[in-house]
Parts: sequence; structure tokens; C-alpha cells
Amino acid sequence: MRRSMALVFDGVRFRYGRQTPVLDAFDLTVDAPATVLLGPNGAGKSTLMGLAASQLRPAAGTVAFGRSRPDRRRGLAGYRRRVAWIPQHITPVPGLTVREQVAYAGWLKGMPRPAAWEASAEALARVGLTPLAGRKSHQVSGGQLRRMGIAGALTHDSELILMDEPTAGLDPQQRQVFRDLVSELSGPVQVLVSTHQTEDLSELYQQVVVLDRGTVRFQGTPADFLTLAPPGAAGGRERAEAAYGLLVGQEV
Ligand SMILES: Nc1ncnc2c1ncn2[C@@H]1O[C@H](COP(=O)(O)OP(=O)(O)OP(=O)(O)O)[C@@H](O)[C@H]1O
Repeated sequence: MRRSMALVFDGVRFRYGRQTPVLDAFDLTVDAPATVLLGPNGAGKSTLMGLAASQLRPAAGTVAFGRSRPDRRRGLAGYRRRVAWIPQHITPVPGLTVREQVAYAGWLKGMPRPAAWEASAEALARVGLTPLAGRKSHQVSGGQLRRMGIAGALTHDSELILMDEPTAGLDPQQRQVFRDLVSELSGPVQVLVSTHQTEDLSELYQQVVVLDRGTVRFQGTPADFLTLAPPGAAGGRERAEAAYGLLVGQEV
């Protein structure tokens, strides 16, 4: 198992156009095997994920994963090999099979074709998609597409996988498959999941971050997060929602 590395935001400032900055003098260190990022609409979660994925560039401050920094000369490609971004909607590449698209993800990150092809088989096995390896990627379900995206990240040996609302729009069974996958993956790779779902926080994550209007309102273990709930909240989900409501003044 790899040692956990830290994703560090140091004094980050980011704004869209001339709007008020979404993040300003923003500091955050994420270093658990699995971290969940919660926050209301407009809190800045997607912006934070976009910066972590190096899709967005800070106007000031730095983003780093371990020693890797996307803003360093020749640093971007290495950073993007280590830090993979799984968007909510994965686009199937016309004509490619599931395995070909997974191998293609490795090739795009600079792997030689044979190595990417070889690694894709193991990556598909890790996400439970071996039986669909030969199917055209446009013929698989939304949940399977997201697992295929993760297989692509595993092919090029990512160390941190960022996922934005990975279970949105999935049926309960696919959601469970996805949660099982996150549990299995976290450790060998680190995962940072942005979501509105507060189910199974304690089972899935070691760290909870609550963001509201560009500010970290809470960072700590799920156990500490749940203790914020007022007495009377019963089950895990109800307690998580009560704790969240107390922090940001609204429902998830
Ligand atoms: N492309 C954009 N252009 C201009 N403003 C944007 C853009 N994307 C986001 N914003 C603004 O930046 C702020 C943070 O948005 P962001 O999408 O990061 O929040 P979020 O927490 O991901 O919200 P949600 O849960 O609704 O996805 C919001 O005020 C939003 O309106």
C-alpha cells in the first residue's frame, strides 16, 4: 500500500472572470485515503476539484500533490498522471470498446501503447468490468461508464482520483457497487469525492471537509463530524444531515 500523500492548497485565490473570488487566501490539506467534500450549491466544490485536477489555474497561491506541482515547468503532465479526474459524465469514444477506451486513457497520459493495453486488463478487473471489456463503450450504463473512467485512471497508475458527484443519477444497486469500489480503492489510491450524499460517511471516508462560500467550515473525521449533530438525531444519515445543517444552515 502506498503512503498517503497530501493534496495541498496554499493561499489559493481563484475567480471566474471579474466576479468576486470563489476562493481567496484558501488553505486546505487533504491527506486521508478517502476524503469526502460536502457543501451547498455554489460553495465552490467544483471549483476546488477543477483546481485540484489542474483544469483551472489559481490567480495566486499554489496547488500541489506531494512534490508534484502543475504550475512548475514540465510539471503539468506528471501532475496529471498522478492526479486523475473522473467527471460526472464520461463520454464514450465512438467505435472503441470498453478496454480500448481504458487503454486509450493510459496512452493519453504518455504510456506506450502495449503497456497501456496490458495495464488496462488489470484495471478493468479491479473495477469489476472484465466481462464488458469487449463491448462498445457507448453500449454500457452510466454507472459502468463511471467505473470505466476509474479503470482509465488506474491504467496510468494514478495516486489520487478526484470524483465529482460519482453516484448522482445512479440506481440504488449501482450506487452500492460504486460505494464498494471506493472502499476497495482507497488505500492503494487516494480518493477525493465531492458529493451531496451523506450516506455511509463513516464506512467510506476517513476525512470529511465541509465547504461553504469558499470557506472550510469543518475538517475532521466522520466521528467528529457526527458528534456535531444535536442530541436526538438517530441513524448515521440523519445525524450527518443534522451536523451538516448546523454547519451550513441548510439541508444537503
Ligand atoms: N464557469 C463559471 N463561470 C462563472 N461563474 C461560475 C462558473 N462556475 C461556477 N461559478 C460560480 O462560482 C461559484 C462556485 O461554484 P461551484 O460550481 O464551484 O460550486 P459547487 O459547490 O460545485 O456547487 P454545486 O453543488 O451546485 O455544483 C458559484 O457562485 C458559481 O455560480
